[in-house]
Amino acid sequence: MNTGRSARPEFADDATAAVTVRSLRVERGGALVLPGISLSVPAGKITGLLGPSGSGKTTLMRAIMGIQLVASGTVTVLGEPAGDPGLRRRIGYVTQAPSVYSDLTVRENADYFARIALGRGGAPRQAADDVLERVGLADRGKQLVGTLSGGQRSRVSLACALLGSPDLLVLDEPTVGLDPVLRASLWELFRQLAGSGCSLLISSHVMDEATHCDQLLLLRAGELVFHGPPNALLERTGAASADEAFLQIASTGREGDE
Ligand SMILES: Nc1ncnc2c1ncn2[C@@H]1O[C@H](COP(=O)(O)OP(=O)(O)OP(=O)(O)O)[C@@H](O)[C@H]1O
Repeated sequence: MNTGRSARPEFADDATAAVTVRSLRVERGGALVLPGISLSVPAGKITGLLGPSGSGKTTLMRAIMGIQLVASGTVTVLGEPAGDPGLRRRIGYVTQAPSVYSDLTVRENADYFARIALGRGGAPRQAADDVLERVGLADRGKQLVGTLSGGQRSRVSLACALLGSPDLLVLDEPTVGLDPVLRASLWELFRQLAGSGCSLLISSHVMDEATHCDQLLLLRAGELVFHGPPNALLERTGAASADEAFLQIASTGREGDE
């Protein structure tokens, strides 16, 4: 059983991991948010980051992106220290608040970010077409982002993060506000991306989404209380559903009696 509480839990081999976090300690607003967490995100797989509100998911993602002040510990991303300038074009990050321009159209946003992501070397217009198609917004190109629904706006952010075919995608609750059909099509997209070698770290509140992931990381109050594949979560808790397993772990911090 890996509760994340042992001094050195067994994780994917560091050499093959997309992200390795060791003894990461983060304080925010004078409170200890991550008290010394260690984990890894395997390459070419979908890793779900789950946990109650306030458990530290976004803080962990920010540390991986190199934009979070950390008290101690190490974060290694694609073989480089988090925040290394060389990582900028290799990682796509979608925050909870969509980070696109509301006074530009969908297409103008995609074109703008394509020029940044591809520089002079690529075909930005083609790339913009491709990513809008992939997120199901090809027919919304002319609409101002400010007039889109919340779910559509977050898909524009996702489209922009896909530009340049990043090796790692860090997505903070990308399916919030989407109907079940759209959610299913996004998970299909995530699976295709993983199939082409991209590593994905995806946070969610919605436990039934856990079953789409290859690997789960469950946080509770900044501690890793479970890591492993979804079926191991059910087996180890004896729960009938991912929801029930999560409630059990979230409330006790244990994976069930063994
Ligand atoms: N800017 C900040 N200043 C002080 N404390 C913060 C700040 N941002 C977050 N926190 C605190 O850090 C803790 C972890 O927050 P974080 O956003 O990482 O959680 P989360 O798991 O992503 O939550 P949610 O699912 O609600 O987005 C919370 O207790 C939160 O109140």
